[in-house]
Amino acid sequence: MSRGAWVQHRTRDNPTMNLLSVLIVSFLCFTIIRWYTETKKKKYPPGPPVRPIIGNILKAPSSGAWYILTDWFKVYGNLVFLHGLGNRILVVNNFEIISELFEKRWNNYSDRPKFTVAGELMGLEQNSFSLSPYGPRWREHRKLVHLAVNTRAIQNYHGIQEDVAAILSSDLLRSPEHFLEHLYLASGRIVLLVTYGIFAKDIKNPYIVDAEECMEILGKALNPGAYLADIIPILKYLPSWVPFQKEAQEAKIKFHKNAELPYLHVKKLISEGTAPQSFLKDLLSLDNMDPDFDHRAMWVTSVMYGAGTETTFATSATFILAMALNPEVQKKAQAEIDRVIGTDKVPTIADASKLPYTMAVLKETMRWHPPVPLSIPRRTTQDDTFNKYFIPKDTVVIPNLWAISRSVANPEQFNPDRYLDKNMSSSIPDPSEWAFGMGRRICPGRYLAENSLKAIVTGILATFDILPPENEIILPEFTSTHVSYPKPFRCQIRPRSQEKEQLIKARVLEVKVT
Ligand code: HEM
Repeated sequence: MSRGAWVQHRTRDNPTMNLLSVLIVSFLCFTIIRWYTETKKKKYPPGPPVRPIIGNILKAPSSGAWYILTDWFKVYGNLVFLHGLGNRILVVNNFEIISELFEKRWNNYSDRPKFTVAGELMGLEQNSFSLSPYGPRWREHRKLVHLAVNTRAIQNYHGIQEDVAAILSSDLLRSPEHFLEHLYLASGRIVLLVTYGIFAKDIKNPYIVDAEECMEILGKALNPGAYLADIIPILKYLPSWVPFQKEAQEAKIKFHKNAELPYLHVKKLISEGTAPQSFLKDLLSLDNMDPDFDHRAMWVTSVMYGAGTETTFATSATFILAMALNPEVQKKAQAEIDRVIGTDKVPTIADASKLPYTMAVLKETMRWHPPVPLSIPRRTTQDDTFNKYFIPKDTVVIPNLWAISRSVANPEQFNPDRYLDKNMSSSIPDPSEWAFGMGRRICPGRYLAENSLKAIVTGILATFDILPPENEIILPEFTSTHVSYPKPFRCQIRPRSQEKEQLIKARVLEVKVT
């Protein structure tokens, strides 16, 4: 057979290839026409140099993006625009502009982007309301979450949070070298108890292991340039044996299992009449006639668990790192706790309001290394103009929280006094106003998270000294994942005195959660 006849024969026999070629050619034509008409007419915000058709979109970094985006901020300013191949990304590097867009212009900036891989192929757009479009389904899910974590409801969890913090202290006493595991377990325990009423005995608890795997997958998938299919959506039609398709299918199954297993467990306990108090139990006892309600309750609970564990862990691990590196700050906070609360007690969550310096340490922890440096992106639903720049419909908007965190004097310095010194504090936006996002999609779990962190931080400072390892310098390094936390490091965590050791042992005996 001649070469030409062979090619003809192969193409005739392969309808997938035929369809794919037509799709690719149509996509390219569409992109060229759109690129030409758009770039000639409009004044976009500045950004890295563009090339025909691909623009500058392929420069979108795939991990640790906040460092690169913040370098661009120094070159291009508060708004940085990437576009090409039918995509547009706007990076916003300034607190006031993010508030203007997300809060005042919320009706155009509350949607989420279409993540082809995480949203469509992994099924999260349908099920996980944190990625779902702004609309009735999102509203239904968000209403349910609000029931569990509004400012009044979270007061019911103080006992759980203080007890878990007490167990954490006892774990740190027993094996301080495993402090990162203990912190992860404590963060998971709080959310697992609140959402499902389940007490995780150790880090190998299957729900904790499953959720950790899911967060790892999601962490990768949410980075702006992680999958080419997010930039060229037509690639989603590639056959199922292509590596990213296989990854997405496996992830979809994992996410479903992660939502279903604890849900089925709680349902079983409810039917046996032995289910402890939990958010899911409350939801399932609501008299709801909607046939979809159980499915919604299952996913809402799972999303809360996923969103709450890693972020709380990231903040508490950053806190330990900051304390090991800043002994004077640590001593000052310990002195405040001893003076205000006394040396024979562990502070409660209610005590936190009496501890301004210690709370400034917590704020500075969230600023020094924000746990979610690029938040979760949004998408414009209409064309907009800001400062004479054109922001088209369907632009992915990334609020660069990392850039906000660096917008203070000496950003690498860990200095809680920024929030207390009157000359400095007015110029620094409090991290509780931006580290949890802004506007309609602001983190619904922020009050719960803040209380967990208050219990963990004050509990540790009251009873332990955190020191760098002997004869070793700690070089602070962080993961490049969507939720970013310190890479494993060593430090010494020792009870401040024998009395403190006794205090930890006595407090853990009073724990009610099991
Ligand atoms: C230190 C801890 C936490 C941090 C730093 C954090 C940060 C964030 C950020 C930056 C967003 C994106 C908001 C936006 O689009 O503007 C978010 C969304 C979200 N967070 Fe948190 N979060 C934390 C803890 C929690 C907890 C404990 C829960 C639940 C119990 C939770 C549940 C959620 C959910 C469900 C969303 C999606 C909201 C939506 O799309 O409507 N988070 N969080």
